[in-house]
Amino acid sequence: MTTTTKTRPMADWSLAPRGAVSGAVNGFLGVAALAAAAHAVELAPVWAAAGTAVSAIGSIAHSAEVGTHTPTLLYRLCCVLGAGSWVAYTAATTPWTSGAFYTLGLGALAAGALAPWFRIKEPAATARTTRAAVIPRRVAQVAAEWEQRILDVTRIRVEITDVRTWDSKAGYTLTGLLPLDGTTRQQLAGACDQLAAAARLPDGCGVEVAKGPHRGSFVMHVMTVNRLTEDVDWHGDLSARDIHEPAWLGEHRDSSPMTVPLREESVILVGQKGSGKTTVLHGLIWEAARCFNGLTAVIDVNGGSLAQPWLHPWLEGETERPAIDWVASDLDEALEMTRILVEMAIDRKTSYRHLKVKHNLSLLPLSAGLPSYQLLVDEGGELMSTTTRDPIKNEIRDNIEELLRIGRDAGFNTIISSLRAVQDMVSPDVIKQSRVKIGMFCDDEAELAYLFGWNKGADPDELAGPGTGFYRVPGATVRPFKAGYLKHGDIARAAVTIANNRPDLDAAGIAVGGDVYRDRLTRMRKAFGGGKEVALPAEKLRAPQPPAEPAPSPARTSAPHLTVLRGGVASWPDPAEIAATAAAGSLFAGQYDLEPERVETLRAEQVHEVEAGRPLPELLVRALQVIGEDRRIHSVALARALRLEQGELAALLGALGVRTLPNPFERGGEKLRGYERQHLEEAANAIRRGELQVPPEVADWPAA
Ligand SMILES: Nc1ncnc2c1ncn2[C@@H]1O[C@H](COP(=O)(O)OP(=O)(O)OP(=O)(O)O)[C@@H](O)[C@H]1O
Repeated sequence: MTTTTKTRPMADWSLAPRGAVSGAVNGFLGVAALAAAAHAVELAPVWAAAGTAVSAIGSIAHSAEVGTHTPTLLYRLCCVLGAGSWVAYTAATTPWTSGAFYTLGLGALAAGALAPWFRIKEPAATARTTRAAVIPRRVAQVAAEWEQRILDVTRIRVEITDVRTWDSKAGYTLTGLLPLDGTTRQQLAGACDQLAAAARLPDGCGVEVAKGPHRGSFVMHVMTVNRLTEDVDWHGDLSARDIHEPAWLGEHRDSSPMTVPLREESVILVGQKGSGKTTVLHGLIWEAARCFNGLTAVIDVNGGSLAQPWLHPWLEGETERPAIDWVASDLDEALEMTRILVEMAIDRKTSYRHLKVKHNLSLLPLSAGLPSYQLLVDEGGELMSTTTRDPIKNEIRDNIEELLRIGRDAGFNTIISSLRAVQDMVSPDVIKQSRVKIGMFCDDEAELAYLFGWNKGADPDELAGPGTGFYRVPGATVRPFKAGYLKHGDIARAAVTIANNRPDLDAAGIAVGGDVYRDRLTRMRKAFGGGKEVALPAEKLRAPQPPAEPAPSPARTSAPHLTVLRGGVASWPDPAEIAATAAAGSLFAGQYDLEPERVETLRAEQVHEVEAGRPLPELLVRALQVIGEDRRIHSVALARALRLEQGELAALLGALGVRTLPNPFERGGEKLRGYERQHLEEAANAIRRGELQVPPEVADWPAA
């Protein structure tokens, strides 16, 4: 039980004034006492005048220190000079006349009556008292000005507790407390433009509101010099980095680094021609490709110019493989690439599930042996358009959108760039799913609003030409930045280093990719031309070594799971045959060009699998036979092939946890809902391992 103790307020016997009346009375009595004392000691009037002058100077000094506004200062000077003159006059004559006391009384009355008018800035003064311990005096003025400005513009009464000038001298950062009436930081953030105007900041300068130490606080960056007009050099660092660390792309206005996360996030990058979009894309390739646990692929169906400088050393025979793992410069290649990347991402969920369990992680642990895969789609507006009728483009878009939906855990992310941020070119779904948003220099506020939302602080007036833009990462506000100026000469050097050091795709991914993945370099060489033919040497398929001091990569020694076998359960060899072949180790060695120790691990897992294998129900075997090499099948087609009603099929497969995909897809010119082969294979694997019991109705099928 809690008890509440009432405490009586203590009586305050101090003579400090508590209001206008007590201030006037105190003043009257104090000045009268002073005059009486001066008269008693026969003080020369000149001393009284000197004391008045000193008091006036002290009053000016005090006002300057606490930032008193001019009218208040004048009021105080009048009071001091009035009282001082009266004391000097009575020292020369006598205070003991009724006229002298009437004069003093009238003066005190006038001062008391006017006092409330000159106490308008009292809240700011209170705040100053509070923060006096933490703010140096020289910045108290700035804090008081901003408290008043925020009050005038937003009617929000904040308290500024800290002011820090940036090292670059291009502005300062205020830290403050919101009032206790439920006001939120967003309310303040919505008024950035108005605050910048009220502060008379130069063109291109602005105010940004960010998170403070807790939800009742805020941080406000105030830029007074436009740093966005200055070039920011690209960092040029080619040391291997970890995909889990944020990627550096440039600087904020206060010269702090602008970084974006890539491990779990997809990126949407929008910029008109000449805005600096390509420079940012090169920066993203640099940062993703130099990871010891990262690979990149590029789709650029407008001539492949984005990837060209990265492929150049390989095309010229300077390196044995390209810095970018896979480049699609036409629609056919893009279709194959996206189809296979989706399959790889799905496969990782089962092939490496044991790693998450083993390391007790919710995300797949990426490493040099199991790298992330960043798919960059340049000027994807054409491919991602929701209005195109081209079936190939539609399928590519479907695949990219599926990768966006399912790829995060497996480390398959997308970076989609578009010339415009309009619904026809990039669907709202893509905007929503891509949680890192970058909008390069653009004078159309509506396009920035489509990307970031209205009133989120993306004002085109704040940008300063090519290379500048706004960005937002999850959980943060929109901020302007200047991209590091990455030049083609830098790329030539990076392409060699990255090509030599980057990892290769994991064995399970290579197996899923099959011939299409294996032969991609030959097709890329044909598409981009130049240089002499260089075959990918077998040793390049070995798991690469991590850098000298890599971040912990627990998955490095783990081998892929058996589900890397292509063609579906129904087309796998007989388990007994696999076991016999595996004894010689030739199956995997021949099929995947793996290192000997990896073959050993695979063989061990495979034998374990065979021993634990349980028979599959006929329903699954036949369903997998019907779906064959295709990735998906319409429910109506599968039901017809199995001589079932669609409802019966849904009930039987549902009992195994296999359900239709949420969205319809195209097959044979029709867009209908249906099943994913991978889901059927997952159910088959679970049954074989004894993790899934076959319900009687499925085991009994077909009844006849
Ligand atoms: N970060 C930067 N800093 C300074 N200038 C830049 C920066 N990025 C780009 N620029 C300038 O803008 C020009 C266009 O850049 P970039 O090629 O990246 O833009 P883009 O939007 O891709 O245009 P395009 O599609 O025409 O190539 C560059 O030639 C350069 O002069």
